[in-house]
Amino acid sequence: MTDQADTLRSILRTRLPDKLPPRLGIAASGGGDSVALMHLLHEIAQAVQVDLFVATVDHGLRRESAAEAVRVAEQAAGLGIPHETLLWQGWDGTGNLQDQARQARYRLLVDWANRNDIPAIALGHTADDQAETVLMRLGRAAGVTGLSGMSYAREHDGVALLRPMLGITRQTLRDYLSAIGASWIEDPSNHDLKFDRIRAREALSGLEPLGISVRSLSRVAENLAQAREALARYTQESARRVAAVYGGDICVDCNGFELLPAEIQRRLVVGIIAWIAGPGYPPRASSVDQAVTTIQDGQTLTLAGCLLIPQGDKMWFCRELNAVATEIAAPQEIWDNRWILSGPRTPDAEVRALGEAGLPQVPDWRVLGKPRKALLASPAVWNGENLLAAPLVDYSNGWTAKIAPQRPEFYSSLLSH
Ligand SMILES: Nc1ncnc2c1ncn2[C@@H]1O[C@H](COP(=O)(O)OP(=O)(O)OP(=O)(O)O)[C@@H](O)[C@H]1O
Repeated sequence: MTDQADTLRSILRTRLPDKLPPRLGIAASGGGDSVALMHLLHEIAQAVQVDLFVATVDHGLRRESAAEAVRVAEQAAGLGIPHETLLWQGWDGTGNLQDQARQARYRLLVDWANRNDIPAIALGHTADDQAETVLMRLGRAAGVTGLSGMSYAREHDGVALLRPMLGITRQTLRDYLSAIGASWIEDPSNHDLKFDRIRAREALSGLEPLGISVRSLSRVAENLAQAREALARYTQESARRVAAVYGGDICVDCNGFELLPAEIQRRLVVGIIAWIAGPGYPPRASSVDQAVTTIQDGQTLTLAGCLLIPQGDKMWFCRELNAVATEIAAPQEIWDNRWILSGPRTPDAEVRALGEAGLPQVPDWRVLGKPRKALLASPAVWNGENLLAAPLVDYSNGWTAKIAPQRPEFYSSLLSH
């Protein structure tokens, strides 16, 4: 058994960042995967002096959920790890419950981490979860990114979400728990065939004779994750050649863009839009194809809160005014998810879009050489109806506009797609 525990610990260790943060969170539902994660990380953390913290989200959707959270708290206490239960009370009875519960779970966990100065949270996803994800995505005709499955690490609002057990099967973890005499909760929804994931799990057992198994599908995900990395680098190198950053806008050289392979064109479009419009759902494949055609034909397009505006043989990607028209922030606060405006202390100053009312008050906007519409969504400082400054259109009056430090620089952001 010790051998098995040693092997599991060393797999986890290689899949965690080399330098672990001094405070590490664990998201534990009480199921076999996350309980195993808690035990394994406990053993790892002792050796490297990392403080662990456990959180359980109680969605309040099943009668037993509160008692389950208590059980996780007891298990954590047994290991000397502080535990917190995070309550979800947000469902308004509309929309897809599973999807909302999942989004709320991540939101609650990330907020908990930020509140407690925890820079990373470990999650208990396993090789089985990965294989099921790949199988479900095959059904949606996914491309390289979709079929590369879940990643070992990704960032969510400044918190790293780590999945160090993606290469370990659910059964191996249960064997480990049985061997150390630890118990876990069986979630009844794990047998509910109304969920895609459970149907994928059932289907997988039938595919075994074809060699399509948890192991082979999770290998597929690893292979494609490497391909995805390579494509991301190719996209970044191409962007350095054909896309330039002007303030918060990106200007693409259409002739250079035309020469790129279609996959790289699409990735570049997705990366530019994500950088301008901020985190959120990426645009649909059909909208991305439409944007590629728009660049090739030199047309105008509104897409995912961004505007594509042609100018000679260039295409501007800018924020769309409608997406920010009602957004207001105080100086020093983040506006439109990315801008921070600072300047002389001015009572009642607020940050809003420059808009149609502001642009005519900027004397030299034409000198900037940008299309007029590209300037309307620029951040500006207002005092009531008086425009005080619009630093991105060269009307600074002592004010500056800087991208918030937590937002990546454009070219680096392309590596995370
Ligand atoms: N109620 C919960 N409280 C805390 N952590 C949870 C909870 N539910 C799930 N998790 C975390 O997420 C991991 C994966 O569980 P599960 O596959 O059910 O989550 P998911 O969020 O639906 O996954 P996905 O990201 O694939 O949708 C668990 O091992 C655990 O780390």
